[in-house]
Amino acid sequence: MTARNLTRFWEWGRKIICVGRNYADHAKELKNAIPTEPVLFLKPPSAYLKEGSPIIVPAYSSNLHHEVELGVVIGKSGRGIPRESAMDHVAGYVLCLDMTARDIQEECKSKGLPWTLAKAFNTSCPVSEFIPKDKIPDPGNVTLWLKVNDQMRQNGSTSQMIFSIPYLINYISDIISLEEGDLILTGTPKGVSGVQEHDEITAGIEGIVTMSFTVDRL
Ligand SMILES: O=C([O-])CC(=O)C(=O)O
Ligand SMILES: [Mg+2]
Repeated sequence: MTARNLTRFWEWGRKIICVGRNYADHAKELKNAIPTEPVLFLKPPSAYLKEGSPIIVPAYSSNLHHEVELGVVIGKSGRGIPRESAMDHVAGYVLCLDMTARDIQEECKSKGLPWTLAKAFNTSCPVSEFIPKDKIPDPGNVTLWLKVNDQMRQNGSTSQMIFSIPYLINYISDIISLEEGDLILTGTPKGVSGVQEHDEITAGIEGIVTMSFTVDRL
């Protein structure tokens, strides 16, 4: 078998594990309690989107939100990974958008139903190019920003995360084995808001990467 190219991990069909409410200021803006343990949900690999193709608003939603997040790419498989060696399992990073049909999520929350329709639809996980681990020596202290049509909407530091990357890798790998090519979305800082057809979303990790996507409807 030929070795797979980790810089194109999104083609491998591996899982996307998302952490919710990992920034207190975002938990507050959606009137959620500050979590005492990580909130987890999943996206399928069919959610991936690369620059050059548009984000598609699901036909059943009228309030699609952006959430800019740091993504952690797993380079070494493991289960029950100790916090102390967690960073040895990281191959690199991507900037991600956790696109969320907020109206549907609110409906699911009120009915006690899972968030799949709100979070896991096609194009719900736009990602930047792969960023090798050594390009971000301290992933717990980078600035994430996001603009819609040139207006700043989100601007926060990963230093505000409630649960650190090593904590999350340990917590998740006790429940779900991590495999090479898996991606962990680490949660969004405050400032989430709605986007419409024809909007342009630009986002970046300060000094490291930028990406942009347009929004479309079928
Ligand atoms: O607000 C939500 O839907 C939870 C979430 O994904 C986050 O905090 O990043
Ligand atoms: Mg999110």
